[in-house]
Amino acid sequence: AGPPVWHKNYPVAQGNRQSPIDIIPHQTSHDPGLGPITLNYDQCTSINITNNGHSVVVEFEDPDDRSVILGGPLDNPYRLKQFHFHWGGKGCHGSEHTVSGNSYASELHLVHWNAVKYKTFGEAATAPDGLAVLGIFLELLFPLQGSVTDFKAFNPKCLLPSSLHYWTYLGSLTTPPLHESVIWIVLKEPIIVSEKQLGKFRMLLFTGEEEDERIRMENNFRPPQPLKGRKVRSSN
Ligand SMILES: NS(=O)(=O)c1ccc(B(O)O)cc1
Ligand SMILES: [Zn+2]
Repeated sequence: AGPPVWHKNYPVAQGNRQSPIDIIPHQTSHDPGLGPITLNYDQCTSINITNNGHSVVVEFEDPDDRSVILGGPLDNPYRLKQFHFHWGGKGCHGSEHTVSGNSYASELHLVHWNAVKYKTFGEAATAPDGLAVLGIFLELLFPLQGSVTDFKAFNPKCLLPSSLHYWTYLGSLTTPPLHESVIWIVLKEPIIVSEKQLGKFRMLLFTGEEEDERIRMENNFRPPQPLKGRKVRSSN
Protein backbone atom coordinates (compact mmCIF):
# COMPACT_ATOMS: atom_id res chain seq x y z
CA ALA A 1 0.00 0.00 0.00
CA GLY A 2 0.93 3.66 -0.11
CA PRO A 3 3.25 6.11 1.69
CA PRO A 4 1.45 6.19 5.09
CA VAL A 5 2.32 2.51 5.78
CA TRP A 6 5.81 2.35 4.25
CA HIS A 7 7.39 2.95 7.70
CA LYS A 8 6.21 -0.50 8.85
CA ASN A 9 8.58 -2.25 6.46
CA TYR A 10 10.99 0.68 6.04
CA PRO A 11 11.47 2.48 9.40
CA VAL A 12 13.85 4.92 7.63
CA ALA A 13 10.63 6.45 6.22
CA GLN A 14 10.57 8.44 9.47
CA GLY A 15 14.30 9.29 9.23
CA ASN A 16 16.01 12.67 9.28
CA ARG A 17 16.68 13.12 5.57
CA GLN A 18 13.57 11.93 3.76
CA SER A 19 12.34 13.16 0.39
CA PRO A 20 10.50 14.84 -1.16
CA ILE A 21 10.17 18.16 0.73
CA ASP A 22 8.29 21.42 0.31
CA ILE A 23 10.81 23.99 -0.93
CA ILE A 24 10.14 27.52 0.37
CA PRO A 25 12.34 29.75 -1.86
CA HIS A 26 12.74 32.71 0.51
CA GLN A 27 13.78 30.31 3.29
CA THR A 28 16.57 28.72 1.20
CA SER A 29 20.13 29.96 1.75
CA HIS A 30 21.92 31.31 -1.32
CA ASP A 31 25.40 29.78 -1.39
CA PRO A 32 27.80 31.69 -3.68
CA GLY A 33 30.20 28.74 -3.36
CA LEU A 34 27.65 26.57 -5.22
CA GLY A 35 28.81 26.39 -8.82
CA PRO A 36 26.72 25.54 -11.89
CA ILE A 37 25.82 21.94 -12.71
CA THR A 38 26.97 20.44 -15.99
CA LEU A 39 25.07 17.67 -17.80
CA ASN A 40 27.16 15.62 -20.22
CA TYR A 41 24.39 13.58 -21.85
CA ASP A 42 25.61 13.76 -25.43
CA GLN A 43 26.31 10.05 -25.69
CA CYS A 44 23.30 8.97 -23.68
CA THR A 45 22.49 5.43 -24.71
CA SER A 46 19.08 4.42 -23.50
CA ILE A 47 18.46 0.69 -23.30
CA ASN A 48 14.72 0.37 -22.74
CA ILE A 49 11.56 1.97 -21.45
CA THR A 50 9.63 0.00 -18.83
CA ASN A 51 6.46 0.21 -16.86
CA ASN A 52 7.86 -1.11 -13.58
CA GLY A 53 4.46 -1.16 -11.90
CA HIS A 54 4.85 2.21 -10.21
CA SER A 55 6.36 4.45 -12.86
CA VAL A 56 7.63 4.53 -16.41
CA VAL A 57 11.42 4.17 -16.40
CA VAL A 58 14.02 4.66 -19.16
CA GLU A 59 17.24 2.83 -18.32
CA PHE A 60 20.72 3.64 -19.64
CA GLU A 61 23.93 1.74 -20.20
CA ASP A 62 26.32 2.89 -17.48
CA PRO A 63 29.60 1.01 -18.12
CA ASP A 64 31.58 4.28 -18.19
CA ASP A 65 31.18 8.02 -17.66
CA ARG A 66 29.50 8.63 -21.02
CA SER A 67 26.47 10.33 -19.43
CA VAL A 68 27.24 12.20 -16.25
CA ILE A 69 26.16 15.12 -14.11
CA LEU A 70 28.93 17.13 -12.42
CA GLY A 71 29.56 20.35 -10.53
CA GLY A 72 27.08 22.13 -8.26
CA PRO A 73 27.06 20.38 -4.85
CA LEU A 74 28.76 17.25 -6.26
CA ASP A 75 32.37 16.30 -5.42
CA ASN A 76 32.55 13.67 -8.18
CA PRO A 77 30.87 13.04 -11.54
CA TYR A 78 27.69 10.95 -11.08
CA ARG A 79 26.72 8.50 -13.83
CA LEU A 80 23.21 8.52 -15.38
CA LYS A 81 21.43 5.24 -14.60
CA GLN A 82 17.76 5.86 -15.38
CA PHE A 83 15.06 8.47 -15.53
CA HIS A 84 11.40 8.16 -14.58
CA PHE A 85 8.39 10.29 -13.75
CA HIS A 86 5.83 10.89 -10.99
CA TRP A 87 2.40 12.25 -11.86
CA GLY A 88 -1.10 12.79 -10.55
CA GLY A 89 -4.56 11.63 -11.49
CA LYS A 90 -7.06 13.38 -13.79
CA GLY A 91 -5.78 16.95 -14.07
CA CYS A 92 -4.70 16.99 -10.42
CA HIS A 93 -1.10 17.61 -9.45
CA GLY A 94 1.54 14.91 -9.28
CA SER A 95 5.00 16.33 -8.54
CA GLU A 96 6.81 15.04 -5.45
CA HIS A 97 8.66 18.21 -4.42
CA THR A 98 6.43 21.23 -3.93
CA VAL A 99 7.37 24.94 -4.03
CA SER A 100 5.73 27.03 -1.29
CA GLY A 101 3.04 24.37 -1.04
CA ASN A 102 2.34 24.37 -4.77
CA SER A 103 2.78 21.21 -6.79
CA TYR A 104 3.26 20.72 -10.51
CA ALA A 105 1.50 18.25 -12.77
CA SER A 106 4.48 15.88 -12.82
CA GLU A 107 8.16 15.56 -11.89
CA LEU A 108 10.98 13.98 -13.89
CA HIS A 109 13.80 12.32 -11.93
CA LEU A 110 17.17 11.73 -13.61
CA VAL A 111 18.93 9.22 -11.32
CA HIS A 112 22.75 9.18 -11.22
CA TRP A 113 25.26 7.25 -9.07
CA ASN A 114 28.76 7.93 -7.74
CA ALA A 115 30.85 5.43 -9.73
CA VAL A 116 34.09 7.02 -8.49
CA LYS A 117 33.48 5.90 -4.89
CA TYR A 118 31.24 2.84 -5.38
CA LYS A 119 31.46 -0.24 -7.58
CA THR A 120 27.77 -0.70 -8.36
CA PHE A 121 24.54 1.32 -8.36
CA GLY A 122 23.18 -0.96 -5.64
CA GLU A 123 26.11 -0.17 -3.34
CA ALA A 124 25.87 3.55 -4.09
CA ALA A 125 22.11 3.52 -3.39
CA THR A 126 22.80 2.78 0.29
CA ALA A 127 25.62 5.34 0.76
CA PRO A 128 24.97 8.90 2.04
CA ASP A 129 26.72 10.43 -1.03
CA GLY A 130 25.89 7.58 -3.37
CA LEU A 131 23.21 9.07 -5.59
CA ALA A 132 22.41 12.40 -7.21
CA VAL A 133 18.89 12.84 -8.56
CA LEU A 134 18.06 15.80 -10.81
CA GLY A 135 14.42 16.77 -10.36
CA ILE A 136 12.64 18.68 -13.12
CA PHE A 137 9.07 19.90 -12.75
CA LEU A 138 6.62 19.38 -15.61
CA GLU A 139 4.04 22.14 -15.91
CA LEU A 140 0.81 21.49 -17.79
CA LEU A 141 -0.26 23.84 -20.49
CA PHE A 142 -3.70 23.84 -22.16
CA PRO A 143 -5.20 21.33 -19.72
CA LEU A 144 -7.70 20.26 -22.37
CA GLN A 145 -8.76 16.68 -23.01
CA GLY A 146 -5.78 15.21 -24.93
CA SER A 147 -6.11 12.69 -27.74
CA VAL A 148 -4.01 9.52 -27.83
CA THR A 149 -0.54 10.11 -29.31
CA ASP A 150 2.42 7.77 -29.50
CA PHE A 151 5.00 8.32 -26.77
CA LYS A 152 8.63 8.89 -27.81
CA ALA A 153 11.29 8.02 -25.25
CA PHE A 154 12.50 11.31 -23.86
CA ASN A 155 16.07 12.29 -24.65
CA PRO A 156 17.01 14.01 -21.40
CA LYS A 157 19.08 16.65 -23.19
CA CYS A 158 16.06 18.00 -25.08
CA LEU A 159 13.97 17.98 -21.92
CA LEU A 160 15.92 20.58 -19.97
CA PRO A 161 14.57 24.07 -19.25
CA SER A 162 16.58 27.13 -20.36
CA SER A 163 17.93 27.85 -16.88
CA LEU A 164 19.86 25.33 -14.77
CA HIS A 165 19.41 27.35 -11.56
CA TYR A 166 18.61 24.91 -8.80
CA TRP A 167 17.91 24.16 -5.14
CA THR A 168 19.92 21.40 -3.47
CA TYR A 169 19.54 19.45 -0.22
CA LEU A 170 20.43 16.06 1.28
CA GLY A 171 17.52 13.60 1.03
CA SER A 172 16.39 10.11 0.15
CA LEU A 173 14.75 7.85 -2.39
CA THR A 174 11.06 8.77 -2.53
CA THR A 175 9.91 5.16 -2.91
CA PRO A 176 10.87 2.09 -0.88
CA PRO A 177 13.61 1.27 0.14
CA LEU A 178 13.71 5.07 0.87
CA HIS A 179 17.50 4.96 1.39
CA GLU A 180 18.90 8.30 2.68
CA SER A 181 21.49 8.33 -0.07
CA VAL A 182 20.43 11.14 -2.41
CA ILE A 183 21.95 14.55 -3.06
CA TRP A 184 18.86 16.25 -4.56
CA ILE A 185 19.26 18.91 -7.22
CA VAL A 186 15.85 20.41 -8.15
CA LEU A 187 15.72 22.85 -11.07
CA LYS A 188 13.78 26.06 -10.37
CA GLU A 189 12.41 26.41 -13.91
CA PRO A 190 9.79 23.85 -15.01
CA ILE A 191 9.45 22.49 -18.54
CA ILE A 192 6.10 22.79 -20.27
CA VAL A 193 4.29 19.68 -21.49
CA SER A 194 0.89 19.21 -23.10
CA GLU A 195 -2.01 17.34 -21.60
CA LYS A 196 -1.55 14.90 -24.51
CA GLN A 197 1.95 13.92 -23.32
CA LEU A 198 0.87 13.74 -19.69
CA GLY A 199 -2.29 11.85 -20.66
CA LYS A 200 -0.06 9.10 -22.03
CA PHE A 201 1.29 8.43 -18.52
CA ARG A 202 -2.22 7.80 -17.27
CA MET A 203 -2.66 5.12 -19.95
CA LEU A 204 0.02 3.14 -18.14
CA LEU A 205 -1.29 0.62 -15.66
CA PHE A 206 -0.20 -0.38 -12.18
CA THR A 207 -1.44 -3.88 -12.97
CA GLY A 208 0.15 -6.49 -15.23
CA GLU A 209 -1.74 -8.06 -18.13
CA GLU A 210 -2.20 -11.23 -16.06
CA GLU A 211 -4.37 -9.40 -13.54
CA ASP A 212 -8.06 -9.00 -14.39
CA GLU A 213 -8.89 -5.62 -12.87
CA ARG A 214 -6.99 -2.82 -14.65
CA ILE A 215 -5.80 -0.24 -12.07
CA ARG A 216 -4.77 3.01 -13.78
CA MET A 217 -1.29 4.20 -12.81
CA GLU A 218 -1.75 7.66 -11.31
CA ASN A 219 -0.86 9.57 -8.15
CA ASN A 220 2.47 7.75 -7.90
CA PHE A 221 3.99 10.55 -5.83
CA ARG A 222 5.04 10.65 -2.17
CA PRO A 223 3.86 13.77 -0.27
CA PRO A 224 6.44 16.21 1.21
CA GLN A 225 8.33 14.96 4.32
CA PRO A 226 9.52 16.88 7.43
CA LEU A 227 12.60 19.07 6.83
CA LYS A 228 14.05 18.13 10.29
CA GLY A 229 16.32 21.14 10.38
CA ARG A 230 17.91 20.58 6.98
CA LYS A 231 19.20 23.54 4.97
CA VAL A 232 18.07 23.92 1.37
CA ARG A 233 20.73 25.80 -0.61
CA SER A 234 20.04 27.84 -3.73
CA SER A 235 22.38 28.33 -6.68
CA ASN A 236 22.58 31.89 -7.92
N1 LIG B 1 12.01 8.57 -6.92
S1 LIG B 1 13.59 8.52 -6.73
O1 LIG B 1 14.26 9.23 -7.81
O2 LIG B 1 13.90 9.02 -5.39
C1 LIG B 1 14.15 6.86 -6.79
C2 LIG B 1 15.26 6.52 -7.56
C3 LIG B 1 15.71 5.20 -7.60
C4 LIG B 1 15.04 4.24 -6.84
B1 LIG B 1 15.54 2.78 -6.86
O3 LIG B 1 16.62 2.44 -7.62
O4 LIG B 1 14.92 1.82 -6.11
C5 LIG B 1 13.91 4.58 -6.06
C6 LIG B 1 13.47 5.90 -6.04
ZN1 LIG C 1 11.41 9.45 -8.58
